[in-house]
Amino acid sequence: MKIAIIGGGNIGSSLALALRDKHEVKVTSKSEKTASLLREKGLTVSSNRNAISWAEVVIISVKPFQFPDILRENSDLFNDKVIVSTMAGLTRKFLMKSTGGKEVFRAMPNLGITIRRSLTALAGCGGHAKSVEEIFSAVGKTFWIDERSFDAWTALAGSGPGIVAELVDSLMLGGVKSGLPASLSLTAAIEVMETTVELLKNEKPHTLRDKVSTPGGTTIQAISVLEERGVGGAIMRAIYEASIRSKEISRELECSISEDTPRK
Ligand SMILES: NC(=O)C1=CN([C@@H]2O[C@H](COP(=O)(O)OP(=O)(O)OC[C@H]3O[C@@H](n4cnc5c(N)ncnc54)[C@H](O)[C@@H]3O)[C@@H](O)[C@H]2O)C=CC1
Ligand SMILES: O=C(O)[C@@H]1CCC=N1
Repeated sequence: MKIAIIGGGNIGSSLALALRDKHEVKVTSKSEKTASLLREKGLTVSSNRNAISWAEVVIISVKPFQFPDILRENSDLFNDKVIVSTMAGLTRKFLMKSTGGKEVFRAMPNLGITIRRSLTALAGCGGHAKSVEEIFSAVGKTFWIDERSFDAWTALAGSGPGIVAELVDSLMLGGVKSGLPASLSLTAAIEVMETTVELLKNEKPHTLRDKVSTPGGTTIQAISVLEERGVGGAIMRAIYEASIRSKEISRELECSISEDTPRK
């Protein structure tokens, strides 16, 4: 397949590197510095117009607020293309209306894509669904989900690595506060995370927690503080608020794309 990747950042460059052996790939970038880094990795970098007009499949991987520029400058080129968006929030309905693409899919990967361990939700339909699945299977696991679940998926699986990194940082600081040197504390926090993940493949979180918690011991002391401070509720709320933010992004962009944006 001829694949154009618009925006060679974290997501776009990882896709380009994973796909280039089996497909023809052109990647684009706004920044010259990023463009030369992409070239150094052996990728073919071109202009947006060149890449879009050449490709069968156009993967749009810029930040949502950068999308209006892409539309303004290229809206005449999308009508015979299969469009795949990795952008948070933007709905298929909005993408279909704004690009006029032949087939429109959404994909929501996560940062695991940089080590080919993404969890990618896919939504959309059409003759190219298998090709879209093949593209994202090259960078990890794929799940076709109802588009109505995309905001929740974006919050949990998409933002998840950032949220878990924040938790690991807090664990590390807790170790330091209790007297561990910072580097040892960070190593312990990461290892604990890894071990726990392995254990959770075979048992439910509450079963694991109950096994660790000796009556009157240290673990229940820690857990009682988390309960008192509402940490579980705060994390649930954080995911929920992220999903609400995902819904807002599309509404904001629909408003910001002015009436005079050229359409095909
Ligand atoms: N970073 C993450 O963990 C995830 C990001 N996403 C979504 O994927 C999209 C990309 O995210 P990242 O790769 O992290 O962003 P990024 O900022 O690393 O990459 C965006 C790239 O687009 C380029 N760009 C901006 N305007 C352009 C234009 N007019 N023409 C050509 N290139 C242009 C920038 O130079 C940059 O290299 C976002 O919409 C985000 O919502 C989805 C899942 C996870
Ligand atoms: O923070 C964001 O908006 C994007 C979507 C999921 C991960 N990063």
